[in-house]
Amino acid sequence: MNQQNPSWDEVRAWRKGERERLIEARVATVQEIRARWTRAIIETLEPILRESRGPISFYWPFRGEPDLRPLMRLLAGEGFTLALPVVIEPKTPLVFRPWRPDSKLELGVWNIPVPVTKEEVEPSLLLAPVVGFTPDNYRLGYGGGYFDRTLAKLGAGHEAIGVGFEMARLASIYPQPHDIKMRQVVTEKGVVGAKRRPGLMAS
Ligand SMILES: Nc1nc2c(c(=O)[nH]1)N(C=O)[C@@H](CNc1ccc(C(=O)N[C@@H](CCC(=O)O)C(=O)O)cc1)CN2
Ligand SMILES: Nc1ncnc2c1ncn2[C@@H]1O[C@H](COP(=O)(O)OP(=O)(O)OP(=O)(O)O)[C@@H](O)[C@H]1O
Repeated sequence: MNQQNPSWDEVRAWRKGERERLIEARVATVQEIRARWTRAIIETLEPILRESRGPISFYWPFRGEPDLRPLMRLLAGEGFTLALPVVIEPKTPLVFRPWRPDSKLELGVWNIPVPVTKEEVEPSLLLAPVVGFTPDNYRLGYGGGYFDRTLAKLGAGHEAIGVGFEMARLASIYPQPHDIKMRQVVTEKGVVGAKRRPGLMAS
């Protein structure tokens, strides 16, 4: 591909290959190592999330994503409002349903469990599991465009924190006009990538 000025077709094909490579490598990492990395991620995330005043959306882990459910149970038990993303329809923004440790779940798209309730909440902070991430906080996801559509719809005041392992690091995703940067990325090494201060406009 033309690295200086790649076409969207070239970028799309490159992203597809990178997704497959990165998901394969993550799933191939032994569970004990992923669990150790995940404990480090939770240590970094916990104080950041405690500063959040609005609802926080998490995710139900699949395909070797960091399993943050212990942190979800801890914060929910302390009264934080938590939510999980739900795909209602392809090519539309995600909606968020409240989650508590006793919430009844059903299988949604890709067999990812989602709360059964039709109630919705609007998260102010979104944890976005990454397939890939860059040092300037761009996210490569599963290719549905769901998080970008959701952040575009929610607008200012709603920010995403990327969550993933160091092995998901990429030099660039060849950003496109629809790609929205995350506020920061948390891996087993801590907060990585440029952290922009919430409340300040990106300059
Ligand atoms: N654990 C977890 N839950 C999550 C997400 C996530 O990344 N992780 N999501 C974060 O967004 C949403 C689900 N994301 C999805 C993204 C793509 C497709 C999908 O159908 N993909 C097509 C290929 C798309 C393409 O390449 O054009 C497919 O596999 O057929 C489904 C769900 C909501 N829940
Ligand atoms: N705000 C938006 N409005 C319309 N289309 C969008 C928007 N954001 C993303 N898309 C479309 O979604 C598709 C997938 O984009 P991309 O390759 O960036 O996915 P991704 O970020 O890896 O996926 P996901 O966010 O689901 O994990 C692209 O065709 C893109 O044009």
